[in-house]
Amino acid sequence: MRQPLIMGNWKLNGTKASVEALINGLKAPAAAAANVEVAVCPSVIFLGQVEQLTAGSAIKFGSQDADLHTAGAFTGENSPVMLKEFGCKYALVGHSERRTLHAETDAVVAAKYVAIQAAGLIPVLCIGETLEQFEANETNAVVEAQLKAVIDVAGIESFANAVVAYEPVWAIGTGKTATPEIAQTVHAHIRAYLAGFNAAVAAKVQVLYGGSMNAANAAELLAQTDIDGGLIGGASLKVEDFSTIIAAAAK
Ligand SMILES: O=C(CO)COP(=O)(O)O
Repeated sequence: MRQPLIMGNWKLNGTKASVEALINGLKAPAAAAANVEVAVCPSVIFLGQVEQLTAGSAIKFGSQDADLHTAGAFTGENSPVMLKEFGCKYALVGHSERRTLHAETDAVVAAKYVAIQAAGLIPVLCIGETLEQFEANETNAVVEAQLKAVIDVAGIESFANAVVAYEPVWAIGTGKTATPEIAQTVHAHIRAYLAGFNAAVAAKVQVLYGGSMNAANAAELLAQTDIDGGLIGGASLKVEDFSTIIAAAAK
């Protein structure tokens, strides 16, 4: 049985005041959903604050990215070792906004994934196709290639200590959610592809859905057999919406 994981990706949003209000507002809903793991991914600048605010609560947290180096002359980067020191449990890697806006290749994503695990963090490997690829029926090939790039470098066994997030690029921030049927089909394909390498690892790995998940559509998406949780952008910034999604995962 895979534990539901509801993770907020705050992206480039927040103030000290909004972070405090959000974390404090999520404490009770996270505690009430005992079978669900709740996590948030703030900008790194808020990590110290989030570490303090979440102390003693059920809320876990992670970063939105990590550098593939642990230390050195890499101006502007954040080392996975530093993220671990600040209490991160997770680090997103390969988010489509990183792949597109920061030209992160599959090779860079794989190297970051390895560095994240080496630092003792759990990578949340984000994969997904663009609208063009979706319309050309290339979804399966795209997610397979994105997974294979990591499997080749890190090995299939590494997925025993990783999370996969399927985020169709055309659904991110667009209000266009994949239907539960489309999402379930892709999630099942991801699991079957991983099972081709190692069935036991594939059965255990949590595969999250991301892309315009919200308070209204979460229950139906989360009810699908191979959808083990959500990676939520916009709707994770409001206590009420995110709490509704957490409660939906608890059912
Ligand atoms: O990119 C996402 C989460 O990582 C999804 O963002 P939205 O929920 O805002 O579509």
